[in-house]
Amino acid sequence: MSDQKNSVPEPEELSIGQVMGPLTGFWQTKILLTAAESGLFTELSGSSATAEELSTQLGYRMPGASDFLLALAGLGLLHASEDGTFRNSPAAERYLVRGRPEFIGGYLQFCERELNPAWEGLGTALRTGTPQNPGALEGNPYETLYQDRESTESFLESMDTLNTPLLRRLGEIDWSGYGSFVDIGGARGNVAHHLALRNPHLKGAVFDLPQLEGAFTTHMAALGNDGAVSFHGGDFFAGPLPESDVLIFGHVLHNWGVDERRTLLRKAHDAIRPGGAVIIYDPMVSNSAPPLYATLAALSMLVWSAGGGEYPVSDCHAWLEEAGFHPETVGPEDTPDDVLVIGRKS
Ligand SMILES: C[S@@+](CC[C@H](N)C(=O)[O-])C[C@H]1O[C@@H](n2cnc3c(N)ncnc32)[C@H](O)[C@@H]1O
Repeated sequence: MSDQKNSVPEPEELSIGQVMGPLTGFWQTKILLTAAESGLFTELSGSSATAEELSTQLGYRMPGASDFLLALAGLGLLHASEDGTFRNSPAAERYLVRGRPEFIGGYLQFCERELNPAWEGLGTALRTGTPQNPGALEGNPYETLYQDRESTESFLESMDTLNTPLLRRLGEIDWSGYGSFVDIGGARGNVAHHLALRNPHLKGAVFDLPQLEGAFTTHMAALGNDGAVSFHGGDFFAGPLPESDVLIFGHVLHNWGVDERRTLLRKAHDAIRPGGAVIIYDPMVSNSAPPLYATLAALSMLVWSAGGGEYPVSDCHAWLEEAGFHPETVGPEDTPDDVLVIGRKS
C-alpha cells in the first residue's frame, strides 16, 4: 500500500497553499467586509495614517488593529509604508471609497446580507437542488428582497457594479437599424439609460417588477435622464412582453431554470418586431474548464435563486433557435466577464 502511494509522482508545483488559499478565503472576505463596513477606506481616501491613529478613529484595540491593517496590506487593499503609515491601494481608492463613481459598497452589502447566508447551505443545495434563500423557496426571491428598502438599494447598486462592464460592449452593437428597445428585468435603468444616451434615436424602456418604479425614477433623476427611458411595471411570467425592436435580458435568464428561460425567449420572439433582435448577457460557460468566476456565479444562483445557474453558450444558442431566432455570440467566450449573445428575428 505504502509502495503504491510512493509510486505516485508528485507534481513539482504541489503545495499546501493550494488548499490553504481557498480555506482562508472566508477570513479574507471577513477582513474586507469588516474594513468596508467600518468606513476605513473612505476615511483614508487621499491621506495616510498610522495604525494607532486609525485604531483610535475606528474604535479598535491594538495590537489586533495593527494585524488587521497589515492583513489588508497583504490583500493588496492598503499600502503599508516604511514609516509605519497606511494608505489605500489604487484598487481600494477606486472601488472602496464611498462617493466614488465605481464604489462597490452596494455589492459588498448584497454579498454580506443576501448571498453569503445562502452560501452557508451549499452542501444542502448540492444534495437537494433546493435554494438556501428563504425568499426563493416561497417563489420569486426578488419579491422578498424588495420588501426591505436597504437590501433593495444595495442590490440595485450591486447590479450596476456588475452591468457597468457591459455598457461599452452593448454600445458597440450596431443600433442604427433599430428604433426601440426594452430592457427586460432592467432594474433601475442603468443599462437602458446609457444605451439611450449613446443612441439618441432609440426609444428605450425598462420592464421590471412594479416595486422598482420608485428606484428607477430616483436613479434616472440622479443620472440626469430627462425622460428618454420609460418604466413599465409588470411580471414577465404573466402575460406577453412589451413589443419592441430589441429586447434585452441582462443577468436575467440565469436567475431561472431552463423551462422558464425557454418560455421567456418564446415570449420575446412573439414581442419582437420582424427584423429585430433579442440580446442576452450572463456569465455563460463554453467548455469543460470555464473561468472560476462563471462557476462561482453558477453556485451563487444555485443557493440564492429559484432554480437558476449559469449555462453553456451552446444551450443559449439552442434555446434561441428553438424560439425562432438566429443566434450569434458577440465578443469573447471563456472570459471572466459575461458572454453577450444576440438572436436575430427574420
Ligand atoms: C439579476 S437582476 C438584473 C438586472 C439588470 N438587467 C442588470 O443587468 O443589471 C434581475 C432583474 O430581474 C427582475 N425580475 C425578477 N423577476 C421578475 C419578473 N417576474 N418580472 C419582471 N422582472 C423581474 C428583478 O427585479 C431584477 O431587476
